[in-house]
Amino acid sequence: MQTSTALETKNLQVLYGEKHVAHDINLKFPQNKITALIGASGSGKSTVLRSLNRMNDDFATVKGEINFHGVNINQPRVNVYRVRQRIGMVFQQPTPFPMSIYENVIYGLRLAGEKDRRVLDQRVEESLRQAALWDEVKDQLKSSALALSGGQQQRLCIARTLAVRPEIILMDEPTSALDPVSTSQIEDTLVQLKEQLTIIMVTHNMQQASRSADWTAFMHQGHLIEFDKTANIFMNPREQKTADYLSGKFG
Ligand SMILES: Nc1ncnc2c1ncn2[C@@H]1O[C@H](COP(=O)(O)OP(=O)(O)OP(=O)(O)O)[C@@H](O)[C@H]1O
Repeated sequence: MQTSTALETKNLQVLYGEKHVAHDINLKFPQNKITALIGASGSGKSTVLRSLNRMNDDFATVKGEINFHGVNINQPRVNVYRVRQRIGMVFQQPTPFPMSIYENVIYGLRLAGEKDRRVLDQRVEESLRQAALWDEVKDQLKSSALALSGGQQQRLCIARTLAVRPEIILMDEPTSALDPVSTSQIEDTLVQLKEQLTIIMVTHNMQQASRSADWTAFMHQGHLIEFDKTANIFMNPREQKTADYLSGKFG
């Protein structure tokens, strides 16, 4: 069965000043799937990820196309705020705001001008349920988000991203700061979430990529070396560099 594409890069290139850190990246991220970006430190994974919702605009020159619903969103006239509503981002460190759990979740909705209390209440519950946090916090929604554990804070950040109902979530090593139990909870959450949206995730954790990702892209020194179904990348890579990386020869 043909999978549809949620987002496509064509000849994506990223430069920090003169330094060329991503070269001709051509990727089609399948819809309702989890795609992992893997590769050694400095290979350009986060750079490519951040470019996908224009988070690199202030730091880098991004060339090439990023096609989303038939529109190249890598153009100056595109509304970056709208792009980031539809393509959300979750960072490596949990970044709750110093406010209540409730206010954290609806932060983006408030920015968008939503005032209807019923809509806000409903969206808080929906997003916290999707992020598998509702049962743990439903009786303390007015408490400070900073009092939550690291794993809960990261699920809260996922809920905050979900609250504006994005179609794609970008995740930059979302569990690297967490313990194994929290990591496993978040991986379970991601597998549930892909029923509704598309997930693109940078990870250094090869077990995580092989457990959670449907597709995997391997990057090396700013180049995309191989992109395939995760099982093929791990069990039967086409490229020697991929095999060398996965067997620990470098990285
Ligand atoms: N804001 C920036 N300004 C200048 N150079 C940068 C910036 N961000 C990243 N770089 C450089 O770009 C290259 C790619 O970095 P990037 O963070 O994308 O790699 P990565 O594969 O995600 O690495 P890691 O796994 O360590 O996070 C590195 O050489 C890095 O030093």
